[in-house]
Formats: sequence, C-alpha cells, structure tokens
Amino acid sequence: MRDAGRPSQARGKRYSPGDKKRPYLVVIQRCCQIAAAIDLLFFVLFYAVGSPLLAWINIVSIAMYAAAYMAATRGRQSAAVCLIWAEVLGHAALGTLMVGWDSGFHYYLLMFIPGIFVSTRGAKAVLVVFALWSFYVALNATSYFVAPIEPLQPVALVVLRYFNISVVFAMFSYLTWYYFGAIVAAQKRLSALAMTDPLTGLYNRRYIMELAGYEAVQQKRLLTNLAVLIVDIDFFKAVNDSHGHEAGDSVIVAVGEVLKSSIREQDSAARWSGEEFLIVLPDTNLDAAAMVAERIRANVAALAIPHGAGTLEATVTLGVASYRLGETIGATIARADAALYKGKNGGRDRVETG
Ligand SMILES: Nc1nc2c(ncn2[C@@H]2O[C@H](COP(=O)(O)OP(=O)(O)OP(=O)(O)O)[C@@H](O)[C@H]2O)c(=O)[nH]1
Repeated sequence: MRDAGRPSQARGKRYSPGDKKRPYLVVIQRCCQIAAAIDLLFFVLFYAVGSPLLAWINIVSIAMYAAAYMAATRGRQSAAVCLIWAEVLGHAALGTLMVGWDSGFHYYLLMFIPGIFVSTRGAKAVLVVFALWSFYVALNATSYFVAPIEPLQPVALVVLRYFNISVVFAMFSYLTWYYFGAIVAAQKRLSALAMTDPLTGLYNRRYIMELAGYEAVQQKRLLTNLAVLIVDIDFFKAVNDSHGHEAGDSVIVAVGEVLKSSIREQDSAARWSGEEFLIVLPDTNLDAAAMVAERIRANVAALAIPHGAGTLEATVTLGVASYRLGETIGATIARADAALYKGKNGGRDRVETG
C-alpha cells in the first residue's frame, strides 16, 4: 500500500514547506559567489604587491566557497554554513596575524551577526554572537602583541583596508536588501493565503465576514445600500457521487470563475462553504442585487465544464438580501440563506429574495 498520506519523513527526507527554493540557501549561494569573486581579486592584488603567500591563501578560500556553494545547491545548509564560518574566521585570523589589524579583515566577522539571528533564535543566537565577539576581541588583543608576519607597504595596507571596508559595506547592503525583499514577499504570500480559498482563488469565509462587517459599518455611516447573495450549486452531491470528487472540484472552480466575471470591481465573492458562495455587493439595492443574481444564474446554466471526453453542466440557486439599518450583517446573511432555501424548495436554478 502506498503511504500517500504520510509525511515524507517516513521515506528518509525531512519534509520542509517551500523546500525547493529556501531563501536562506539562495542567500548562501549568492554570498559564496560574491566572496569567491572578491577572493580572486585579492589573489591578483597580493600578487601585485609581492605577497604570493597571501595570494595563495585566497585560492584556498575560493575552494572553500566553491564547496559551500555546492553544498547549498544540494540543500546541505549546515555544511555550507560551516564552510563559510571556517573560511571567514580563518581568513580574518590569518589576514590579521599576517598583515596586521589595520588590514581590516576583521570587519568580515561582523557580517555574521544578521545571519546568526536569521538562522537561530533565543539564547543560542546570543551565545553564538558572544563567541564571535570573544573571537573578535581576542584577535584584536593578539594583534597588539604579535607583529605582522608578512607586513605590507603602508600604501598597500591603506588600499587593502579601504577595499575591505568597501566590500563589507556592499555585502551588508546586499544582505539587508535581500532579507527585506524576502520578508516583504513572505508577508504578501501569507496575507494572500490568509484571505484566499485555495481551490477557487476567491476570498475565504473568514475574510469575507470581515469585509462584510466593514461594508455594513460604511453603509451605516454613508446611508448607501448594501446587498449580499448566497449562491449554492444544485444537486452537487450527485456530481461527486457519479463523476468523482475531482469532477466536483472542477464544477466548484468553474462556478467560482463565473462569479468573478459576473461582478463589479467593488463587489467581493468568497467560497462560503463546500459548494456555497457568498457575494457582498456594496452600494447595491435589492432589485439591482437580484439582477446580478439572475445574471450569475444564467451564466452558470450556460456552462459546459470539460470533464473527460465530455462536459458537465451545473445550475445554481441564489438567495438575495439587502442590509437593513440596525441589524447585524450576520442577520442579513441569514435572510439571504432563508431565501436560498426557499429557492431550493421551489425547484432550484432560481433567484429568491429575502
Ligand atoms: N468535490 C468537492 N465536493 C465538496 C467540497 N465541499 C463539499 N463537497 C460536497 O458537496 C456536497 C454537498 O451536498 P448537499 O449539501 O447535499 O447539497 P446538494 O447535493 O448540492 O443539494 P442541494 O444543495 O439541495 O441542491 C457534499 O457531498 C460534500 O461532500 C469540495 O471542496 N469539493
């Protein structure tokens, strides 16, 4: 028997939502590319100033970034992060001990701080930052007592320091820009998910209730009209029973599309429950709402929904009600619901007002 309902953990790999394109892995890859390019520049720079030993250290760094990039490509985040930590700590320590504190290699250590808080939380993050701070201070203290092993000419040292400062500024800017973009995109995705029905792309019940409540308050304030429609697919259970759940879903989606195309921009449609929809029509009186309902009924009745080699047909019954001052929006919806059931009892495929 297939274990279709079980999480993929059971098959060895841990399930993680959005696994395919985790933003953190993308950042790691970009950082590896940028850092390797910078190390290549260092290689050329150190050769030019006559320090081949320092130049070759950068080749080791490039190899480490290449390995970290490959690890990130394969989804091995921990391995990639460990390699980057090893490279930056090693490079900062070697650079400082060989060329001196004024080389500015220690600035790269500061770039870990935002990354630490992105990947870890709470006490662990504070502990890692503290360890980083200790390393930074120890490196600084050491540089006072140990003379540079491979000192550079004063001009070369100044160029190197300003180069390092510029790179750290650029990397920080990139990381901040990237993380901010990722946060905004995630917020947009979340708010769309929180208000949308996944099957039809219409609003969900929670959001339409919030919206209907807001429209009722507006109506009280401006004394305009407000109407609601409840739309229910007729004999829907029979569609599921005779053609299967997927065919039922196609009918729901097709009716949802009709609703979207049959209302104005200021109107809102939502999936209210299984095969039921709610439409909120601001600035609309009962007669106008009944006309919209009739248009929807006719448009649904004209549908030919592709299914297998043939097509499916559907009809809907609609209940219409207009908001009355002093009542709750829930009461208006209840009157539309009562009208809907009158329509169901009256033979379906019709519009009733309540
Ligand atoms: N395919 C599919 N079926 C659903 C979904 N949500 C609810 N249903 C089914 O919709 C059916 C609703 O059946 P009923 O409430 O009896 O309504 P009906 O058959 O349309 O009858 P009337 O409304 O009286 O015309 C049930 O069989 C539910 O299982 C869904 O998302 N997809």
